[in-house]
Amino acid sequence: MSALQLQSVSKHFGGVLAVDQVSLSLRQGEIHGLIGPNGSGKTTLLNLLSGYYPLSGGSITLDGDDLSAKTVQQRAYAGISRTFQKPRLLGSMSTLDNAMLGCWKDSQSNMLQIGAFTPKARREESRLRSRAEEILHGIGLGAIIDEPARLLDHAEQRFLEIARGLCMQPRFILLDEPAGGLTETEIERLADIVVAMRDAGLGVLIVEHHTDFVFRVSNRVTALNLGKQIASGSPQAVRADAEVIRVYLGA
Ligand SMILES: Nc1ncnc2c1ncn2[C@@H]1O[C@H](COP(=O)(O)OP(=O)(O)OP(=O)(O)O)[C@@H](O)[C@H]1O
Repeated sequence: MSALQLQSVSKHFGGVLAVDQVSLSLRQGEIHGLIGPNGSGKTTLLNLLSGYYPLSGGSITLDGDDLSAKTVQQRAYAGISRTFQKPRLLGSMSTLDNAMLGCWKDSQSNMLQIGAFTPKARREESRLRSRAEEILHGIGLGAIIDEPARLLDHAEQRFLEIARGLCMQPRFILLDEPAGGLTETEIERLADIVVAMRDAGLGVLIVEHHTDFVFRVSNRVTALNLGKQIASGSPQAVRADAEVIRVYLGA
């Protein structure tokens, strides 16, 4: 199984050291939870992994290949997909069309072929449409595939973000606060989705404040504070860690 490896990764923004020499690995077939107080560097780490920010120090490798200088697109081709804290959907487009945007890297047709609706472009569109429909049905959005995304409720928008990420057929998916704003019932549904992704062989990184959810679904948990890794290990061990309780869980 493949593993994404962060080795002594750091990031500073001017004088702010947002991530300070963090090392962790994300393996396929595993859920890794990333927790910590506000401003502890969780989203920055996710942005470093997905290529949105360049590293200030350290390295990111995938099965030994150095990804550190690779672009967002190159990392997507390497199998890394992500979602955002605030769903980034195109409101006037349907649920299905939004999901299909995630299939971009498997689209071979050029603009001319798509515009002229050539047989090749039609075949390809039908193949990617079927993939997106299957994923939307699997994630529980099958009944609303024709709805404009702006009419979806908050939870549906969050699940659509995940569906779009899955349409890329990634090996790793990075979820930025997927439980944000969800009800307990919706979090149960989210738990089923992330466990199903893990069981299908994906490596899932979850940045999240909803610690009950993280401890319940994760195989491993890493806790950050002020950019530094303060604990890493099984959910039970991290939940019982004195420093994690002091800076984050104890309040
Ligand atoms: N683009 C940026 N420019 C300058 N400083 C930034 C930038 N992004 C993050 N920071 C700073 O880096 C630190 C870590 O922020 P980050 O958003 O990664 O934390 P977080 O753990 O995800 O927080 P939250 O749980 O509130 O989302 C903070 O001090 C933040 O102000």
